[in-house]
Amino acid sequence: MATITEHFFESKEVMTSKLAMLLENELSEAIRTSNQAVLGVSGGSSPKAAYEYLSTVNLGWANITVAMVDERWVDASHEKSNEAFIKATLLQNFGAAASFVTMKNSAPTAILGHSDVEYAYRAIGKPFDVTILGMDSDGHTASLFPHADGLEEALKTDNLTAAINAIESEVTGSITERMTLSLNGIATSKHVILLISGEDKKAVYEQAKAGGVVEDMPLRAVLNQKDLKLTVFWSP
Ligand SMILES: O=C(O)[C@H](O)[C@@H](O)[C@H](O)[C@H](O)COP(=O)(O)O
Repeated sequence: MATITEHFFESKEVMTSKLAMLLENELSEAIRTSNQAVLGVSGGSSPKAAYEYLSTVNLGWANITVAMVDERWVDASHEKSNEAFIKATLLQNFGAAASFVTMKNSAPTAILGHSDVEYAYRAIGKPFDVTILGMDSDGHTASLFPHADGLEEALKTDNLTAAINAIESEVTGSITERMTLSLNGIATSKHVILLISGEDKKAVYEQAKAGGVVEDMPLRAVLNQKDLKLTVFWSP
């Protein structure tokens, strides 16, 4: 089991300010101690305001590497691109000086593009200091989707990343082909923050935590991960 610390906030605003403060402190500390900080970022509505705020803080962004946690296999100009979202929120203002590691390249499929993505993630050369994960009502986190093609590999590989083809659902929408941090990629992070929004997803989180089949709710693989420092932030 991961070492889990849970914070249930009374509002989205409070969660945002606590998240921004945590990121500010941990990235600054990583720069102080090793001259470089690495931040893994997810899309979703939960971290948006914290990203926007953080971009306005002069953290020494030239020493920060921002890397995607997961991505749809679409170009960065696509409206569903997580990269586009990160560029429009976090990589603005002072944040524009950060180095950015994409999960998308010109290969026609995620499987064909995977080796270049893996190469780029290994080239970061340092474990992620902080990794931000989201989760949804199907129990997915990063792009570890229930019973997806590639899930088994993503859960057992020593690689940092994996190609996924999810089963289409209301949560995935029509774009099911994705790249993601593998379970190993998540587990090598020094600190993982799981963001959960709303009562429904809180119930899903509690269900995942109670145990059961990992492939049904891949979030369980993260919760079960030994030696992982996991902080859960929930807001209504
Ligand atoms: O790539 C994606 O599909 C999204 O980034 C997704 O995984 C998101 O993190 C969750 O759906 C939680 O979203 P909320 O933060 O909006 O609850």
